[in-house]
Amino acid sequence: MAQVHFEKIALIGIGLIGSSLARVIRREGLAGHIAIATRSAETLKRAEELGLGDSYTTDNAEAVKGADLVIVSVPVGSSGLVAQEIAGSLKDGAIVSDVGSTKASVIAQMQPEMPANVHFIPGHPIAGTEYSGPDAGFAELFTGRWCILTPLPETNEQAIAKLAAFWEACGSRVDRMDPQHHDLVLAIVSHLPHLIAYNIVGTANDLEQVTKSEVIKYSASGFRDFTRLASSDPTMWRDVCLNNKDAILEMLGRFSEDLASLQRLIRWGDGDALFDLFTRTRAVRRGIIEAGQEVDAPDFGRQSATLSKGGERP
Ligand SMILES: NC(=O)C1=CN([C@@H]2O[C@H](COP(=O)(O)OP(=O)(O)OC[C@H]3O[C@@H](n4cnc5c(N)ncnc54)[C@H](O)[C@@H]3O)[C@@H](O)[C@H]2O)C=CC1
Ligand SMILES: O=C(O)C(=O)Cc1ccc(O)cc1
Repeated sequence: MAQVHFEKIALIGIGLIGSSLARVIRREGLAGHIAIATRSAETLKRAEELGLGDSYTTDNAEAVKGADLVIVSVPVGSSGLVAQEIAGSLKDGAIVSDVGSTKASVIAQMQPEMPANVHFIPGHPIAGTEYSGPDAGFAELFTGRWCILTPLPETNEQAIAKLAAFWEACGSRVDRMDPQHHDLVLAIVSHLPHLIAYNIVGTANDLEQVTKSEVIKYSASGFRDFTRLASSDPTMWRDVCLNNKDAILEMLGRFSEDLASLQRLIRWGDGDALFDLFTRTRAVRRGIIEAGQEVDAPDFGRQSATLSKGGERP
């Protein structure tokens, strides 16, 4: 792999993603200097206590001065504000990127602010957890995970290759995508699952008033899996919903239609159709495992053994 090194990297936002980047940049020796900027003085103090960088400031413009690579890791609704703040202080030829979960809206907010002498290349590591803040990050977060770059057509190829090499040095596999396509794909594989989780946990929480503590007491692992996703950061997910509105509404529409047909199958006792649907969906997970993508279950071996039995109709 090509040697990747930046004299100075500025990290704007030092939560789960920013602090994971700081840790892996340090571990892999990818920067001569790591400058950290974040909005709140309290978070900045914590980043300093954790020794995540070489310089610390609450002034985003100050942090990017002289930086060869700037990575913005803030909730997507704040991207435009950050771009406005840093625009006048960027170094000639700097690469400016981000990690936001939505891409078209981030481009619409940031691109108009970027001076002509910098390379703006949006990105999105498909790696995360339900935790947030500087304590939540870890250097291995990006290992084996995809990072999707959504460069604009006119962007300098060398700069794109350098950013791709950076993410590879962080342990990621790198793909390129059109921003609109990214937003549609992520709406179904990431945004919708989170919204379904927020919704089911909300419904159970409403029921809780009726059933007292039974929802918690008898919660099986299926429900617990939903509570993990539904405990994700409210600011981040509010911003994702507001910034990928069209694709999310499209996927929610399809989801509601399919849920209505599922309701009908149950109402009419159509066991064959239910069995066929559940067989088809089980094959999706098998496909993920066979493609060598990580699944989160700690009992990975048992899961794949169960799946490999195939679908017998009793
Ligand atoms: N949490 C996850 O699993 C993943 C999140 N992302 C994306 O990464 C970005 C950051 O998410 P997390 O690190 O999880 O959030 P986080 O809540 O852990 O950290 C956000 C950081 O941004 C700072 N911040 C907020 N507004 C700011 C501003 N105007 N100027 C400077 N700093 C500001 C906060 O102080 C905090 O340090 C979001 O855009 C999110 O969509 C991408 C992949 C996974
Ligand atoms: O915690 C999980 O299961 C996630 O799905 C993490 C995640 C959240 C948002 C992203 O844009 C990418 C990854």
